[in-house]
Amino acid sequence: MASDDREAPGSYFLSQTAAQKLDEELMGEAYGFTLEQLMELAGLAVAQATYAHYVAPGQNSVPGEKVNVVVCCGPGNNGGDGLVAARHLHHFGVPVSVVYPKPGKHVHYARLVKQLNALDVPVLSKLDAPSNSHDALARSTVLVDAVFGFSFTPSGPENVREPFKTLIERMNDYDKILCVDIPSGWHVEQGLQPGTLAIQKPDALVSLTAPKLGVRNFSGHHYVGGRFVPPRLAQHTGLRVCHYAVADQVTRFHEKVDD
Ligand SMILES: NC(=O)C1=CN([C@@H]2O[C@H](COP(=O)(O)OP(=O)(O)OC[C@H]3O[C@@H](n4cnc5c(N)ncnc54)[C@H](O)[C@@H]3O)[C@@H](O)[C@H]2O)[C@H](O)CC1
Ligand SMILES: [K+]
Repeated sequence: MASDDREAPGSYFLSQTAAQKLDEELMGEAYGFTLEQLMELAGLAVAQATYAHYVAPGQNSVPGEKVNVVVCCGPGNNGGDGLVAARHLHHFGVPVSVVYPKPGKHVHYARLVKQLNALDVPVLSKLDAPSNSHDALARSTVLVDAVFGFSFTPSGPENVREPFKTLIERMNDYDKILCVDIPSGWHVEQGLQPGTLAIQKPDALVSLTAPKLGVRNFSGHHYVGGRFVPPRLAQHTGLRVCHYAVADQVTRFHEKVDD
């Protein structure tokens, strides 16, 4: 095909409105997904990335060190993804607990908590601070940040309302943080705003469906998951979808610059 005939390449990145609209389209008349289905796939991708990044030998794990994962969950669907991820991590054999200070109202969240209770996965209301950064517990603890996703809206000078303000302050005492969809407290389109309360040094990120504009300059380990966008929908919305290996739920994010 002559290059003049090619369709203009789409974007790898989504604005806040585009992310919400894509979600609505997936769950609308034409594509037929349910929220629970998308959340299950999103949470499975998060669990797979957490395992691959921190637990699997040869990655970022320390040989012989037993990792324990704490999933910090917010009140919306980002928190729901975290609850699902915790269940899968338990089934992968990883010691896991959940911090869920203000459970969301939707009945599906209550079901996800019930599923964790049935597996004896602890669901707690607050995160303890590591006693100091050299403490063995802090070193072996991986945090999954599932507090806020693409519907986060900055709240005045404080940026984040309680009880999540205290939770995010605590989370910043830890080094190994994998964020779900976008680091919590970051502006969805403009990224980390100086002087605001937010996850300051995310180690890894799993963008769901596609990265949001706010993580365009993210320099940590960047994965993409949420393998559910039909090519027709991607084409229609001008979204460039990342390539996945045969049976993987996550892939490394690389922005291709060759076209
Ligand atoms: N297609 C996909 O990629 C899917 C992604 N999923 C995940 O869903 C979230 C978006 O979920 P949503 O429920 O719309 O919102 P959030 O989780 O981001 O949070 C909303 C929640 O937070 C409260 N809130 C907002 N701003 C503040 C603030 N400044 N201080 C305190 N509280 C705040 C607000 O009131 C709401 O209660 C997406 O990112 C993905 O992770 C789906 O799981 C599946 C499909
Ligand atoms: K998050």
